[in-house]
Amino acid sequence: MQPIRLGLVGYGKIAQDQHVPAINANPAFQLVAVATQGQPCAGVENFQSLGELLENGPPVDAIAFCTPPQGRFALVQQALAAGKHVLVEKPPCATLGEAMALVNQVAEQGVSGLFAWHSRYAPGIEAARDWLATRTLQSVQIDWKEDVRKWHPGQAWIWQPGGLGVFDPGINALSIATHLLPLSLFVESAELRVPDNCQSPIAASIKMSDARHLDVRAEFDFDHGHDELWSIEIRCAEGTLRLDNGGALLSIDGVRQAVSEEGEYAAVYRHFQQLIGDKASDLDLQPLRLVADSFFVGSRALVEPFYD
Ligand SMILES: NC(=O)C1=CN([C@@H]2O[C@H](COP(=O)(O)OP(=O)(O)OC[C@H]3O[C@@H](n4cnc5c(N)ncnc54)[C@H](O)[C@@H]3O)[C@@H](O)[C@H]2O)C=CC1
Ligand SMILES: O=C1O[C@@H]([C@H](O)CO)[C@H](O)[C@H]1O
Repeated sequence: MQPIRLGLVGYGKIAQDQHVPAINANPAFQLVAVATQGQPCAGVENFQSLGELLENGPPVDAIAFCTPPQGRFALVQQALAAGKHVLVEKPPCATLGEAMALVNQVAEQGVSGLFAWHSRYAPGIEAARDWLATRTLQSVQIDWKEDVRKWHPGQAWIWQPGGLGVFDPGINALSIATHLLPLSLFVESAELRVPDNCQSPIAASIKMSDARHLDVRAEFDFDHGHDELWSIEIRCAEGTLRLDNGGALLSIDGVRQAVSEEGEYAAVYRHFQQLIGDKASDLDLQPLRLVADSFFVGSRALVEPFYD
């Protein structure tokens, strides 16, 4: 079976940390070209733009997008117009409207598309989902706190309009919650704490619910220091489920549970391979809708300036 010839746009931190290692470890894919504005990727042909890659590069079947969300919409549209399958890092676009337009264009082009909510592929998520399926939900507490200086060193885009600020990692927690919980969530209120030299929040408190009045609270913090806290605790009538380390660890009533041994990005690319084989797509907008609504209803509190 011929491998899927893959191009990648945006050879930055996540491409280097996760995408390229996962691609190289999966024989169903062959990375053949990169378009990036930063350092080149060794071992493949490099181009300054996606247009140049598509016009002058080696033939590709699919494109992975690891650029910042701002400007990504036009890039993915360009790949779709060329009939390529697309894998898009989270958040899929800088706005909900752009992401909705991509959903339509993927369908019109008849290719496969994946919005890669990578945290949904964490080792403990499916076991958690199975356990919750037969339980009676009472409340959910999300704490998602990390150091932006560690995970986004020198990345000015994250503080600019469309960069989402603390919702860039926080949307991962929302992608897990919307995957685990049975009913559609909506935002009731939010407080966004915005550094007075930034356009996006460095911290946020969000209150959500669903049609059965489930109490869902989230605390996001991007200036938390190096001891990350990525946890979701779901209290049920029958017991308490807790995900830690971004979903890598699962415990029920304090007892650690067996989880998958597959890493997030290995599972992301295996899923993308399956979608292409099945001529299907997976383009969920729920996490981005919750972020958009948090910005709609969120009160703003100005806080001290942020310096990288
Ligand atoms: N940093 C992290 O730990 C993680 C980041 N992500 C997501 O991945 C995306 C990228 O994040 P990072 O890798 O951290 O950012 P980054 O700033 O390190 O990398 C972005 C790359 O895109 C390139 N680029 C920008 N515009 C381009 C264009 N028009 N054409 C070609 N290349 C272009 C830049 O040169 C840079 O190499 C974001 O959506 C982020 O939410 C996902 C998981 C973890
Ligand atoms: O998607 C993302 O993951 C975090 C970090 O890599 C682990 O939580 C990063 O801030 C965000 O872009």
